[in-house]
Amino acid sequence: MFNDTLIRAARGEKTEHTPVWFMRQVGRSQPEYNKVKEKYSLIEITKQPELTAYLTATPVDNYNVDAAVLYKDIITPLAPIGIDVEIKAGVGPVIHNPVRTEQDVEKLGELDPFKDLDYVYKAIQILTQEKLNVPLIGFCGAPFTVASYMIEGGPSKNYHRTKTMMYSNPKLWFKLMDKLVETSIAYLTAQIKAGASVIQIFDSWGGALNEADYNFYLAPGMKKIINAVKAQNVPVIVFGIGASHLAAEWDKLGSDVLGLDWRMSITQARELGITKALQGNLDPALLLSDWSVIEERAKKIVEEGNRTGHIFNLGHGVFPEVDPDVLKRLTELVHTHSKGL
Ligand SMILES: Cc1c2[nH]c(c1CCC(=O)O)Cc1[nH]c(c(CCC(=O)O)c1C)Cc1[nH]c(c(CCC(=O)O)c1C)Cc1[nH]c(c(CCC(=O)O)c1C)C2
Repeated sequence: MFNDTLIRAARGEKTEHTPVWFMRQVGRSQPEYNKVKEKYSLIEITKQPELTAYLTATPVDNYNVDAAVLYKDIITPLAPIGIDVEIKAGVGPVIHNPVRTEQDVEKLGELDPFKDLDYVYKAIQILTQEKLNVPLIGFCGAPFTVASYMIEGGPSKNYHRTKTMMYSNPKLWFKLMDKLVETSIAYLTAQIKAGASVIQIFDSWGGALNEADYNFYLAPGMKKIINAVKAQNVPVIVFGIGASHLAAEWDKLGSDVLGLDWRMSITQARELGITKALQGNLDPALLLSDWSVIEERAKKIVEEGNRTGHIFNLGHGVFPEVDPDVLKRLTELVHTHSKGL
């Protein structure tokens, strides 16, 4: 039987148990993943639909989580539009032709998702037609987060080149935003057509901006992407790290769910007047503590969420050092404890 608990929670409903998934549930904490990584890089894996589907389904089988998240990266749609990108071990995405001038932006191509990324959609089809009995979460990076890699050329601490383009050449900035909004909509629409039934937009680094700047430079593009997904009757989660100061602004973007990191509690978000579904928000570092500490903190979050419009997750991705048995035990704890509420 199909377990749609996470979709109902995303729509704000009361559910029989609190649904759980973990950001980076496919990744270096898993022996199965590490074995595959000895042979192939992330980009090589994503080009093999059977292998991608196998890795994506593994945490559902091993931990009993309520959703799968497609194994790929936020940079996956960039190569087809002309970005020379690799994922460097221990670093992250590195871009060899950063986008910094008007010419660079104009050179960016158009994404034809089913043609350019057919392997992504094949993996989704294998998963949703054959393998999964839980929703598949499709995703993209938000325009600011993706633009930060494109402009900086890789991971950044202060995003100074990105902010320089934004503040000093808003015309060029909005041209780039239009391009990324259009690419994201095409990309997400194709993921939904292939079978994804929930979408998460990762604005991981959006918290680098203050509320007024986010509102002016980013919110219009985010609203367009969110509206395009919602028009396809699929719930949308917006998530960022260190973005508590933007919670009230992000609440107005129109997503179904707000993903919280560990800095703001569910109770604090409710006190701010946020009524939509919430996702989160155990500090991922806690998973390296004693089980008694994890148990106490997780139960508190489950109680705050009260099995109503709440999706349990970490405040950011699983660290590679985490014991997979802890994720299994935690999923079980959230399920049982929430049933008792
Ligand atoms: C497992 C993995 C991924 N990407 C990278 C890794 C680790 C390295 C590897 O195994 O090759 C490099 C990889 N890719 C990226 C980074 C971050 C680099 C940085 O600090 O800027 C790294 C190490 C960029 C990236 N990539 C992603 C984000 C948004 C979420 C977040 O904030 O973590 C971001 C910012 C999304 C992402 N990336 C991935 C997934 C699917 C797996 C899952 O969640 O279970 C997802 C959802 C897959």
